[in-house]
Amino acid sequence: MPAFGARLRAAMDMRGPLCVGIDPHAQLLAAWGLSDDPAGVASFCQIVVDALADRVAVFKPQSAFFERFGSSGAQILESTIRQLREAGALILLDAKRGDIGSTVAAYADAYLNPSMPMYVDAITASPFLGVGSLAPMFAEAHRHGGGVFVLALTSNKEGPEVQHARLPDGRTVAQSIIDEISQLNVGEPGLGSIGAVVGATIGDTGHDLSGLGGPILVPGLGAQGGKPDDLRAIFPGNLSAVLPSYSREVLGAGPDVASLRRMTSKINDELMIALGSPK
Ligand SMILES: O=c1ccn([C@@H]2O[C@H](COP(=O)(O)O)[C@@H](O)[C@H]2O)c(=O)[nH]1
Repeated sequence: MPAFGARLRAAMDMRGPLCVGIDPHAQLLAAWGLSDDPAGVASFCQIVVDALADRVAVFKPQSAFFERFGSSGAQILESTIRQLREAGALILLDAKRGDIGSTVAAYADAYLNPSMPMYVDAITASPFLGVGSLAPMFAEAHRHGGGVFVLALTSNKEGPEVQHARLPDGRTVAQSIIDEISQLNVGEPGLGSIGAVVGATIGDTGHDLSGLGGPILVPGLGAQGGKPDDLRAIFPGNLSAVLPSYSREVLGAGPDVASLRRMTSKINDELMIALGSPK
C-alpha cells in the first residue's frame, strides 16, 4: 500500500480538498426525519454514501456518534466505511485515541491493520500521554500505509489552557507536539503521513507549522464559525497540506441527495479558491 500522505495528496488533487465529517447528531437525525436509534443512523449513513461517496476525497466519521449504539453502531460504522472505501474515498476515523504505549498498540491494530474489521486509512490520536506513547500507532501506520493525525491546537475554546501552556524550554505544549510530528515526517517524499489537528478557530497564536511536513486536519469550519478565508491567515506556509473538515455545515443540507451534492461542491469550490489548490 502506498504511503497515506501520497494517497491523500492524490485524492485531494482528484476530488478537491474537502473532508466531510459524518456526525449523526440526534438533532440532525430529527431534521432528516429519522429516528434517534440504529435504524436512523443506518439510513443517515446510507444517504451520505449514496450522495457523496464517489465525489469527496476524505470522510471523517466521528466514532462517538456510532459508539452511542454499542455493537449496532459499530456494525453501521464498519459497513459505512467499507462502502465509502469501495467508492474510492479515504476514511479518517475521528476517535482521538491515546493511552500508554502497550494499549496504543492495540488501538493501532484495531484501526490501522488492514486485516481488522474496523480498518481505516487514518485515525486521530490524543498526545496528552506524551507523543512518544503513540509510537506503536506511528509504526503500524508506517507498516501499512496508514496515517495518524495528532491533536495539537484544537478548535474548542478550552484547548488553549493546556495547549498554550509553556514547557521549561519556552515552547508551548502545542509547539512541542508539532515539532515531534515534524521529526516523524523527515525524509518522506512529498506529503508525510503523520499529521496534526489544528482548528480553524484558533486565530493568530504564533505557532510555527512551517516544518510539519505532514497534512493538517482543520476542523472548526462552518458550524463552529471558521471560514475558508481564515485558512490563508492561519496556514500561510502550508496551504497545500490543509485538509479542511466540515460536518454539520454539509450534513445540514440533507437528506436531499442533490442538496448534499450542491453543498459539497460549493464548499469545495470556496476551499479551492482559498487554498489555491488544483482540480
Ligand atoms: O479540534 C477539534 C478536533 C476534532 N473536532 C471534531 O470535528 C467535528 C466538527 O464538527 P462540525 O459539525 O463541523 O463542527 C466533530 O466531529 C468534532 O468532534 C473538532 O471539532 N475540533
